[in-house]
Amino acid sequence: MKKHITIIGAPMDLGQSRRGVDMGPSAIRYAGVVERLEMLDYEIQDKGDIQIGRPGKDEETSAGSNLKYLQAVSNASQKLAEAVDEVVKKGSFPLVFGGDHSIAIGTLAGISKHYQNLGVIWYDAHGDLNTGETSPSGNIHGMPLAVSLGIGHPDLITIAGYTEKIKPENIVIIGARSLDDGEKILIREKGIKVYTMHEIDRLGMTKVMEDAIAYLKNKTDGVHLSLDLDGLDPSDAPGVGTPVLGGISYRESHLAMEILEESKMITSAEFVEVNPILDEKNKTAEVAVALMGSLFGEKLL
Ligand SMILES: NC(=[NH2+])NCCC[C@H](N)C(=O)O
Ligand SMILES: [Mn+2]
Ligand SMILES: [Mn+2]
Repeated sequence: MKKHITIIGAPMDLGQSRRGVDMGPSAIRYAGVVERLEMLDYEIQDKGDIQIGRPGKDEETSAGSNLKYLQAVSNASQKLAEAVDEVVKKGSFPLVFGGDHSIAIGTLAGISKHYQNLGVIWYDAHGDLNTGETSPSGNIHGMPLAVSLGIGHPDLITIAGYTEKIKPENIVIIGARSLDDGEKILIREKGIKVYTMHEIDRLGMTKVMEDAIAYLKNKTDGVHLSLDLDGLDPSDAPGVGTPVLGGISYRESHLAMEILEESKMITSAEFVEVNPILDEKNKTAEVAVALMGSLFGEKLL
């Protein structure tokens, strides 16, 4: 029987300050994702985009909070959680396209209720572990991992009706090279496993991925891959809103995806932060699609 993938687009750009990342799902589709994955003997259903809307500037702030577009992000997260929940229920693999990384709040809320111990691989230059108190920007895309731990604004941590989506010991961050002070404190306090660029340089991607897989293997019953394209170096993935120099290369990222494919551990995935306005001829969307190819078993020979 052919394995089944369901695509959901989340055209969200309210979790950060640079418009255009809401066009990410279109750019990824334009880069040929459906055709590419169909070649790999997958049956693909593209459910289209969830409706997010375009709130006015006056909705950017809300009383008693420095979080930008809190209500709009919270509403969209709820919608995405419901859409993803449906996909998991019918036994298909949820593949979500962002949109900025705030969409992970909804993705994880929809997926995690189906698992006792969902593991998460957070492939990112950033920790996305901020709260309203620690955030330098008020941008919610810097918060989804904290929110998924149950730490953050009540309107975000209660999406889908439960608070603790993931446990700190089931998280692995890969590619970190920009962490705010509050995020560092949280990482230490919760004992979150982080492979920074230092470890990737020092150990090599093969060892990092093997260690990450071994770390998650026996304690999780599913693993979600949340891949922020800014985890890659800006020279390979220029179309992102918060680029950080010194990132993971295109080749290392392919290797990482291939090792994950071999592990047969990944049960859901999202590719986020593709911003076509900042991109060079859709390069970053094409990189995202190429990485999905490897994640789902594409081989040269
Ligand atoms: N998903 C992302 N690209 N996050 C970037 C976050 C940047 C910074 N740490 C902040 O909180 O604003
Ligand atoms: Mn991120
Ligand atoms: Mn990032």
